[in-house]
Amino acid sequence: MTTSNKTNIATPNEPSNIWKPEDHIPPELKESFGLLSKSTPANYVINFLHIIEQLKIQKRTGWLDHNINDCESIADHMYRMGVTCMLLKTPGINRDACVRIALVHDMAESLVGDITPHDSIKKAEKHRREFDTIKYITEKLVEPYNKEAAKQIEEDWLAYENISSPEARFVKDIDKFELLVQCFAYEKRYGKTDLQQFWGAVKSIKTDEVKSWAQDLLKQREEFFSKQK
Ligand SMILES: Nc1nc2c(ncn2[C@H]2C[C@H](O)[C@@H](COP(=O)(O)O)O2)c(=O)[nH]1
Ligand SMILES: [Mn+2]
Repeated sequence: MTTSNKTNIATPNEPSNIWKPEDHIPPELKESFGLLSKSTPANYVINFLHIIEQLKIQKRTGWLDHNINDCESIADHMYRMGVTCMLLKTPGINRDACVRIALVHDMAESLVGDITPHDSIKKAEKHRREFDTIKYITEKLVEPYNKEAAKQIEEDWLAYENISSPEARFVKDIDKFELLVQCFAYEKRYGKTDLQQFWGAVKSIKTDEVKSWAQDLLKQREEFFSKQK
């Protein structure tokens, strides 16, 4: 288990009511956060970008846990999901909403860290930390600058969390599909043979369009590995 992404995960015996977003602001930002109320409107934008930088810095835990140290960041994952949403051609789906949801769905990981399904943290506690963080970021940094944007980010994040719209369903599927495309890339690039557990994600893909992508990906993977024998 790596340390870099796990600093935000409470030790199993730490009472869950201790974790708060404000306690996980990177130390170098604490001073500028303290001056927010006395600052120019642009300073809210600047500090928001400092928080979002944490998504560019933090690598994805699932790969680090499998000793792939030269791996993608959380931001890399969300960016590729965003552009993948632009390709959707299922009639009636609002692609722009899908792109927005993709770009905010893991935003809370900037302070919470990237928790994998194999980490010991309970689902409810993960949700609490992430929702508290989304509220913290939107209320403290976005709302003072743009109230509408703050509302949109929280709405889009909750839509993904609750899979409460057809667009959120597609983004959930693309979250898994993007992971699998990356997984196959690492299997080929680094000769990884211990990533089989990630492929269980195929069964969580529900929409016909993304399912068809996943079927093709599985076929490519099968052909690749059969040639290896
Ligand atoms: N060890 C595993 N890690 C996994 C698996 N499926 C996803 N993950 C990782 C990928 C990310 O690092 C993290 C959460 O991803 P989100 O995009 O959902 O925030 O979990 C797996 O099967 N094994
Ligand atoms: Mn994700």
